[in-house]
Amino acid sequence: MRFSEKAPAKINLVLDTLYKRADGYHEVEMVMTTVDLADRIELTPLREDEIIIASESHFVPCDERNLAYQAAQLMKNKYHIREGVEIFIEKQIPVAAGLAGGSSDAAAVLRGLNKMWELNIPLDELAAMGAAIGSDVSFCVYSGTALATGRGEKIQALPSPPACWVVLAKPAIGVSTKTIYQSLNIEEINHPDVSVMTAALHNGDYEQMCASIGNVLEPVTTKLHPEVEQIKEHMKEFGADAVLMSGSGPTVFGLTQQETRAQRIYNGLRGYCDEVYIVRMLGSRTPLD
Ligand SMILES: C[C@](O)(CO)[C@H](O)COP(=O)(O)OP(=O)(O)OC[C@H]1O[C@@H](n2ccc(N)nc2=O)[C@H](O)[C@@H]1O
Ligand SMILES: Nc1ncnc2c1ncn2[C@@H]1O[C@H](COP(=O)(O)OP(=O)(O)OP(=O)(O)O)[C@@H](O)[C@H]1O
Repeated sequence: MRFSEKAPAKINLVLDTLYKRADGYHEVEMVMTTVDLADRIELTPLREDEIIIASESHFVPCDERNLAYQAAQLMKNKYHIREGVEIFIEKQIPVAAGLAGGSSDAAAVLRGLNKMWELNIPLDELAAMGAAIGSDVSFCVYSGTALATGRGEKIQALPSPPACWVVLAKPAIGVSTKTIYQSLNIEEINHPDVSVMTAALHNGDYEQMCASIGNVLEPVTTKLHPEVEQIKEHMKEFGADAVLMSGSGPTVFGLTQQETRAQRIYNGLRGYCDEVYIVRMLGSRTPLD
């Protein structure tokens, strides 16, 4: 029997870094939310004790470098599973885009194998395991909307954001998260106020949410890739209420509550970017199979 699991992308409504830790990671405070642009993961049990990765995408590695492979390996080792699995990844989320595509695939594999191998591992334990694969994986295990602290792996659920449209635009470049964090100068940071964003979500206040978005990695990526700023400017011109780069970039998102305006932003951006999407926020935690 095959198991199918949805792996949605995330955007960072707020991304703040507090300091660089002794282990090289940055202590962060982030508000993250999932959107309905998703990869689909299909798991097929194998009698042989092996992990096979397959994908039609030319941008993802089909070996142990794939985060989905690492998730399966982790489950097998931790729970002494002697069976194998074939993991098919139907890629919809742009790669190296700041949308946590690889992390979400890994999280979907953890959730899917939990069902396929009937392990009954609680979600909190899967999320804790996911942190060993990457800082965004714990959030992706839960999906929904959350405050993420630590290096990103400590997750507290938040209310769904007020209903709105999200236009995503990804310039034709990939960005390495490591490079961006390494180029961040902590002394120069203009910190966003995470508590204003969490209050906006608790109050269901769209204007306050728009006013409190912020990402300290944005100036770093923009300096290396000026097209991020150009896309931001275009999104504003076409009428987005708030515009921000997601994660380490380079994808930019724009918010609006009007469908016609979302369409206008989308049409306008198509002239500058090949990869543009109109999506909705998924809101709170939802079953993803
Ligand atoms: C930029 C974000 O996507 C925002 O959600 C995340 O902070 C990054 O999450 P991720 O891609 O899962 O990142 P990881 O695979 O854990 O780390 C990649 C690299 O980014 C840097 N990194 C990551 C997370 C963090 N809190 N501090 C860091 O300095 C480290 O150099 C690390 O080697
Ligand atoms: N399943 C996967 N999907 C996409 N990329 C993967 C996957 N597994 C490994 N990778 C590798 O991970 C790198 C980052 O890809 P990914 O799409 O996850 O970046 P990202 O969206 O910027 O992540 P984040 O927002 O978590 O920093 C790519 O260089 C890619 O080769």
